[in-house]
Amino acid sequence: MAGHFRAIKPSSSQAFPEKPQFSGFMKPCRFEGEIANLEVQGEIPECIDGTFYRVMPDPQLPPFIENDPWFNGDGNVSAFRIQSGRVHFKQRYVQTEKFIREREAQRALIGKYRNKFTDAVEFKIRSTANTNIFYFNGRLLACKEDSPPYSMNPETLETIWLETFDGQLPSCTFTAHPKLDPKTGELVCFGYEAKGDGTPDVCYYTIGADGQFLETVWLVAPVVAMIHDFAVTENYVIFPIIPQTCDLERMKAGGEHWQWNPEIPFYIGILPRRGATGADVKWFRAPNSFPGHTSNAYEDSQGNIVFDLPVTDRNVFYWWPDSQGNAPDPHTIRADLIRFVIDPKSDTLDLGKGETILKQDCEFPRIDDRVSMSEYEHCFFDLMDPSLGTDFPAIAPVMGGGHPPYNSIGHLNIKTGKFEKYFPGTRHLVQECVFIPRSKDASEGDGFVMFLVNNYETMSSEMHIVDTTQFDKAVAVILLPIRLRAGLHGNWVDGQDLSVAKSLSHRR
Ligand SMILES: C=Cc1ccc(O)c(OC)c1
Ligand SMILES: [Fe+2]
Repeated sequence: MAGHFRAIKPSSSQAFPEKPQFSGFMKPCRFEGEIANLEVQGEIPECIDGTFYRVMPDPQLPPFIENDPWFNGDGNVSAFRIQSGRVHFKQRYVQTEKFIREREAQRALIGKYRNKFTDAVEFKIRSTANTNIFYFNGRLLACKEDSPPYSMNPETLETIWLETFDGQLPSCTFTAHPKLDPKTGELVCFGYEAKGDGTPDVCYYTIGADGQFLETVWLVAPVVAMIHDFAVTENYVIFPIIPQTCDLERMKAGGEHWQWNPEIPFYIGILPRRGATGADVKWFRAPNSFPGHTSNAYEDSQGNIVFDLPVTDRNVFYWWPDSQGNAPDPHTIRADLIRFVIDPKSDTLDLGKGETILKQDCEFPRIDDRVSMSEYEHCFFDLMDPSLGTDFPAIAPVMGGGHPPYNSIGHLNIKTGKFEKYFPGTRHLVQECVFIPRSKDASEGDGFVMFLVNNYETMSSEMHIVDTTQFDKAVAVILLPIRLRAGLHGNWVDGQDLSVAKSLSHRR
């Protein structure tokens, strides 16, 4: 039934729009291929053996809609294979239905971000697969929260198919932030708008290490709004709802999927992790604010849930304004690292604002994944600290825009409060980091952080590796001969796990 599609004539312009999100360092990269033996300054420690995967929205063709946001580009996956002090690079687009059909048509066919009513053709799956690339059970999952993931071959980056987990996937959506339980090997997942656009249904599901689905619980959210990331403890799952609400009628009229809603609280849903029904969810409330990405969550000795994340007092997604058309000036958007302590048995649902554990503008918190869902000490994140000396006048004309700028990596010891920063240089900004343990049995946080750096002097990308026990300088700077625009998320996969995957795929 194609009748409800608005007749928008796809433009055949071959130029990207003159907008910040398509200009300067944000000009689409669109490179696919391999570069062996990237240039390395310094030394990559021999103990680092594995692959860093990350994904960036990278439109293959100019959009036909006005002011298309960064979040709507095609997922282009980068892999950095590191072994014996050497690094080899590979990059491939995820072969989504959208990508394949637009490549064939040689023009954009998809319309506005998450609004199918603005498309030029009818898609079965609208995923751009551009938000996270997550390794599970021998495959990479290229995730977009509006669809199931696409799976990819970790070695070749070939797209396998739209992943339904042998038909077990109960939901039409799959979060971009699944959580791996380091103790059980389970993948803990959910989807929101899980029965389609505009539905308040949330589906919580877990996948055993062998790929068999274990738990499936359907629940209903108090508002139809974005649940971008979530958190998991030993016994609970936590759903933080961003006050960006969806309205199907607005979408049908060609409007935005999301609208910032300053009238509703920041809801935090708590559901028992095992054996729950949808009626067991409790919706706690904090004042209207914008929850960022999860640092970690765990249960303390009193049975309270401790949940840490950056929180902003205003609309981080300023390109989706409120019903009055109001949005904050992006320069005024900053987050503090906040801790909520929640008694899951309490019937007092008001949580207050939480406790500020770090008053620094931070986002993209990452931890030593071996302590995910447990009490932890080390948190690494992107930081914007203007006092570090970034040369903003030099960067501004070539930076492009549409993404938040961070100029350093922070390392907070949550227990002692010790806080340190790595600053890559005055004409550089950083992307999200990953943590790599020094060895399988190294203590928590002992190892390296690795992250892409945008160098606005050379207009190319670098990967910096910093030893967490000597945070002031990089042990290695890996130079790319190309520019990778701002990405979202990535993950480190240990070389041993990859070789297991390889032997599995040979048996298939
Ligand atoms: C950072 C959050 C975020 C949320 C929703 C998205 O579709 C997305 O696409 C890249 C990113
Ligand atoms: Fe995210």
